[in-house]
Amino acid sequence: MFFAVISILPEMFSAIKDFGVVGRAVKNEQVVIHVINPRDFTTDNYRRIDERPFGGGPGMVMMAEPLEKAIMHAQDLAKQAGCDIQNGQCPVVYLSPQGETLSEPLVANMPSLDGMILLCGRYEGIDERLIARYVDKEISIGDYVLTGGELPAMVLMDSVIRRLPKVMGDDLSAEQDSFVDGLLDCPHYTKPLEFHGEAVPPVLLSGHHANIAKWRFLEQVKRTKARRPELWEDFQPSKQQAKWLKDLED
Ligand SMILES: NC(=O)c1ccc(NC2CCCC2)nc1
Repeated sequence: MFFAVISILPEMFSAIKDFGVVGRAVKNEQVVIHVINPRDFTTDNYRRIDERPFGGGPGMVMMAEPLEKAIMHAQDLAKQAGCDIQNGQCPVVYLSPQGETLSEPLVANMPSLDGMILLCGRYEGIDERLIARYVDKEISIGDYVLTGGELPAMVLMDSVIRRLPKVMGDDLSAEQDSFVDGLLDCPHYTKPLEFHGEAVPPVLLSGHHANIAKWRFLEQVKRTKARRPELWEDFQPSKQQAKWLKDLED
């Protein structure tokens, strides 16, 4: 999968490119992450990418032209990477508090894309005319304001890349994640058998896989009911899960 991120702080992306599961996916060329600095597309001696806002007010606004050139360069890279692009363009996503909130359903169908271009703002934001002309989708990682779109871009990339086939050590773990089945995750345990006198739930040591699967599901239900009742409201149990729930009521 192809990613191009546009940011005036390109070094930040080593945090995702050089470490962990995503770093390994990059090394294995399962995913490509290009980082493009709009400053490289400026024409003045000061490499200006921001200016005072029209209408006054605090701070600076990112100018449209360097970003436009950076996006066009990213589209070229996407084409060279063989992105099978609908209507000739790789989707451009702008990370901002004004966007649609990132959620598992929104992430779920992103891995099917060939690529994405992520636009990271700084200062007070980006000239609206650039957004109107080039941004296909605004996405927010939550209702809070950050100093830049870089961390949200890394959150988005991580959530998508971990779902690519063969990226997670055991694909099943991606399926069993919280939210994938609409519930919060169950508790997890590992060695040592005792921790400050706290033992491990015996069923997990039983080797009885059906009982273990049932226990884990019922723990997900308990936790979701307690912490996220609104998720529980929308939960649609599978046939097997409905049977386990019935046992719970009996
Ligand atoms: N909740 C978010 O996903 C989010 C994204 C970007 C941002 N700040 C950026 C947006 C334009 C200038 C700084 N803050 C918050």
